Amino acid sequence: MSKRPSMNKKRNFFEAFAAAPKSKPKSESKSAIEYPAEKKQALKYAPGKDSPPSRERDIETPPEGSNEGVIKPPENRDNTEEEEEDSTDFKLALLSSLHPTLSPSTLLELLLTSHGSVAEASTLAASQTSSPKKPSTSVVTTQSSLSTYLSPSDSTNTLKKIPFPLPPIPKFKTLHLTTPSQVPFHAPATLHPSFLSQETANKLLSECLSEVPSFGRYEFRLFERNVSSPHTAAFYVKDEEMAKKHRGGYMYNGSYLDDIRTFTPTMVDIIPHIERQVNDEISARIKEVYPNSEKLKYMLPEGKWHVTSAFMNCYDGAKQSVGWHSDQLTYLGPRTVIASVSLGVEREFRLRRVAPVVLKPYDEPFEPDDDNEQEDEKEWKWETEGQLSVHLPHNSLLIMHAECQESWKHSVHPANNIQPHPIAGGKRINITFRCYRESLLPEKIPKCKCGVGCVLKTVQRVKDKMGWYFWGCQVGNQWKENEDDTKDEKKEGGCGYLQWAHFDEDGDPIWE
Ligand SMILES: O=C(O)CCC(=O)C(=O)O
Ligand SMILES: [Fe+2]
Repeated sequence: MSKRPSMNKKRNFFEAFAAAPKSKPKSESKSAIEYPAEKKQALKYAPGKDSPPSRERDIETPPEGSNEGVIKPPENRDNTEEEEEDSTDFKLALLSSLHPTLSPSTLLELLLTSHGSVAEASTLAASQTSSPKKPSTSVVTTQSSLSTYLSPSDSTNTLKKIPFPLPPIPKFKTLHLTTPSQVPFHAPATLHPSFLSQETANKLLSECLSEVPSFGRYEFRLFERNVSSPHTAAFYVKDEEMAKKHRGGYMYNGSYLDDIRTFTPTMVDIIPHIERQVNDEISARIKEVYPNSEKLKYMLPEGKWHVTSAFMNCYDGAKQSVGWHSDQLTYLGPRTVIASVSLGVEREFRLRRVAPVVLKPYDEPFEPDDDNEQEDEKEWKWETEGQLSVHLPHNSLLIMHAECQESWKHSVHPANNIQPHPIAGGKRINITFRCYRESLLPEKIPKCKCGVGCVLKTVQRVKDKMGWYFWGCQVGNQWKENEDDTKDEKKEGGCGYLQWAHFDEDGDPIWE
């Protein structure tokens, strides 16, 4: 077992960590996926105004230049970029002449999977066509389960094996994943369209829409400052008893939520279905994706994921959005899985990786008496990556898997225009179903010197402590706007409390 870090140098470490300068993208590297670059997007993104912090999130600005060189699916390409378009078309034509039995969409997916390398795509195509036993590579458009992405009986099928870790996304690019089957090959997520019957989905949507008028714009009193998010939301739990526990107990970004509601009837009805689907996906992922077919350290034991609570979000119109964030782990614990149901207007969900997936944190113990402490605390420069875009249609379930919150951030992108939905008009409803841990009830969580419950976070910037979990002060979690209003920054201050967080194999806390 690895040696536990001692706390007697925590301030030093925390100061070094907090002071670590933000790494900025320097120059655009050549993309491995040679898709046509779209003209710079006109969307004005002003996170200082439009994406303030909200209740369970750390929100930040999109990376500089992140809208440049957007990778679009062929039908959305900007035809002013003909040359590059030709290069993709040329590659597809070449592949098509080499593999005439494969459809253009299959070849496109092969090219994507191979990061634009014709040679690699061709090898994959050959491996698909040479053996009569091998399944078709055609894109599965109505994917419902991870196991159907994979072909366990055919271990030579390299195309269908979801890579772990996932391949890098070229810097400054937005890779549009146009079919659900592409999602797990690039994102720590799976997408399940037509997840409920049409009738149930519409009923749920109508029920949610009737809740929306009483929703609050998410606003938090965070010590001396109020912040709000450009969409509305409410928090739901199973029953009134649980709602009572939540009021004045659970804290999000420095404030208590008082609007705690109980699940609507259709939410209650669909919970068993969600739990089954999520647990099945987790099992398939353990078997087919994670190293040695073992659950990742700290994940709940197989079959144990269950719904305790949910946030319901409403995005009314194209401009309502939520900025880059990862969901706060405080009550969910490490390696949490979140089930996100989308209803009404289709909107764009974006993901971007901000840190590596650390399989074994604490393996290199922090030596408190080590004179070379400074050496230990080298800042880690994550090679800035591009982002992924996934369109979330009405009646779809997106599962954010266990490695998502610690290593990735997500956002709901503002749109230029939207396709109105027959029931919801311009609104999109999203419900994120969550599994809070009994072992992380508010009364069990350490309090910082400010007297309020801590937040659970991971180290993402310090090389030798990458992936370590810590309890920190809520004030360090607060954000302030910059003078020019273009960028949010973490506010320094608070009591600077830091305590390393330790968990057993199943992610329940071990208190010192
Ligand atoms: O609306 C969505 O799809 C995402 C919502 C979200 O990220 C959240 O509730 O934390
Ligand atoms: Fe989120």
